[in-house]
Amino acid sequence: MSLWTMALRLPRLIASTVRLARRADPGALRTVAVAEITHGVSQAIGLVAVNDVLAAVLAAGPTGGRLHDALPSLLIVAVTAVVGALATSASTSGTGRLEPKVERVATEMYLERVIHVELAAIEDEEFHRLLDSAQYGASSARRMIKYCTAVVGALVAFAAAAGVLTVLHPVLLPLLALTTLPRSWAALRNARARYASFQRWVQHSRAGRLLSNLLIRPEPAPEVRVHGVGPFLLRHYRSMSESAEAEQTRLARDAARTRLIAAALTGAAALGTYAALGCLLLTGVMRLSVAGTAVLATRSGSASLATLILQVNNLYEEACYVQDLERLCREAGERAIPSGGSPVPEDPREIRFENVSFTYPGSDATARPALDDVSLSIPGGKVVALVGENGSGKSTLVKLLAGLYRPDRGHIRWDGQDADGLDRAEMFSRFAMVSQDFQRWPFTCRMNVAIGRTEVPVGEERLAKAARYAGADDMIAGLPRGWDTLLARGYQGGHQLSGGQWQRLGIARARYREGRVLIVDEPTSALDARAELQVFEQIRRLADQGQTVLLITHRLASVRQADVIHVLEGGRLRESGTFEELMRHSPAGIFRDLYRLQRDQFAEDDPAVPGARRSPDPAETVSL
Ligand SMILES: Nc1ncnc2c1ncn2[C@@H]1O[C@H](COP(=O)(O)OP(=O)(O)OP(=O)(O)O)[C@@H](O)[C@H]1O
Repeated sequence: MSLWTMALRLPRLIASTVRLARRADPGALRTVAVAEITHGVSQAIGLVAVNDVLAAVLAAGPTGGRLHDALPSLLIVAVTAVVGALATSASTSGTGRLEPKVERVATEMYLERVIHVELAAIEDEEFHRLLDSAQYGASSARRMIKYCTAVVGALVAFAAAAGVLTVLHPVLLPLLALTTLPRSWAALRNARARYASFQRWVQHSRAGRLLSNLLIRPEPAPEVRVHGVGPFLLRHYRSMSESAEAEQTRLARDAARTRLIAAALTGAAALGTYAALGCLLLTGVMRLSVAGTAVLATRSGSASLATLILQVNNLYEEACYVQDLERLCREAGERAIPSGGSPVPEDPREIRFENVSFTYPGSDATARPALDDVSLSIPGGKVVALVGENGSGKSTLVKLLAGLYRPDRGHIRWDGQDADGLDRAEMFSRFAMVSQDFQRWPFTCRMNVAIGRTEVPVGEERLAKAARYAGADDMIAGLPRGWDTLLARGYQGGHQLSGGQWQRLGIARARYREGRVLIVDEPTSALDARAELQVFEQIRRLADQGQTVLLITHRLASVRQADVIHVLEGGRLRESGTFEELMRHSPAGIFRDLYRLQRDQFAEDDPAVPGARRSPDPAETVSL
């Protein structure tokens, strides 16, 4: 960006900072504005008074009389200095109040929008890069307040010096501008280089932080120690840091070269200015007292202009990140989950997938779709099981069902109504979900369950019911502070649960939510045999009470009770039916093969087990 373009953009930059500041604390903003203007005006009056002092002191006559004449102006110089100091102090205090508030407002501004974007946006690499840059933008907004204040102050001070100089002699102002041009060019060039480098290295920095975090976080700590991963990660961290350092060194070298050129040019321009002043003096165009004031005004003006350029440059650099923040807010708005739509059936009789295909955004063009032309029915109030090998598309299907993604082709219909036209927020509220990688919130036990439905006040009765349902009641009673135990290791009073205990809490949370459709993705992978049995019984009971349950599991014996089983393979629906139907009649026999594989692992007729005896599966004997 050229100096000119930057000057043109300056008002817009200041305006956007002022808008943020007004939202954060209008009172503090007023204090800063008044203080900065007062400071500038007092400086201008001070300069004019200095001129009068010099004129009086350098006039003809006895020294006592000249000093006496200079006294009123000297008094004005003193008063303006005191007023200037008071104004600076008021401005510092106001800025200190404003800065943290502006950062908070800016942070909230993007967080508010980000929580409403589609899941696909959160997983999009480009959007993430913008998110990284925008996070930096919130602290930039905070710094912009300081720079903006400095810019306004320097502007007023420069205007004062420029006004005085113009009055003294019109040639002095362009000369003043000439001396500051090289420094402005250097500052701009360096800022541009720094921003471009930040953009190129933003993901690299994030990856570096990720590595260092892996070394200190409790979750990977056991593997880091037992597998000796620490030195390996550290080596990579060092090599990443070294390449980042090389970039910093390159930037510093480049900046030093630019500054050196600028310093040489500034020196030449200053020489020219003083030569011009000398000429004016020698030719008698300017009196000595005026030349003295001109030197002072030139110094003050050049200092203000240098500050102005430096701060505008800082402002511009920070504004680049704030612009990213604004861009993120715009994009988040465009990629937001649409609000409104038709009402979602309270208790759907059927949710149907009709020829649904879906490929994850950003996937390889040649990659097969995660779901390919899937048509199936999820009858209300029934237990529907989804089975299939790893990567067959089960989790993808439930994410589409819950409205987290939209199909690329085909339709999902709720009692005949296309899900695309339904109110998404309402749709989410119909679901309760325990996903494979459900969140282990670093909050208290109570919050970990109650977070399932934050829009209602926490109900003790409801909590107890959910805990009983998930078989988590005894476990919670045994915690050091019961429901109030903090489940965040590494914090005072923090407690760590086992994998199975966490899973029970996850199930309790889904139960607490009381959604009409319960999605349970591998709900028992970490549970002991007794707890697993209990959970499946509870799931069955829920359906008996009219709730729809969608169950994903690899434990095929546990889907015997399901009303319908859908079998997926490679993103396609391969067979559907009850357990008996799939075991007896299905020509594809995928479920049957998977089931046998699992059953054989238990080897009921294992000769090593005394008294072991193979008991034929009644469903299987028919098909065999
Ligand atoms: N967020 C994602 N982005 C891109 N591809 C994904 C994403 N999630 C899953 N996939 C891909 O989609 C396909 C189906 O994955 P999905 O998680 O639905 O399988 P699954 O049947 O649930 O597997 P598992 O039994 O291992 O949980 C896989 O090829 C997987 O690599």
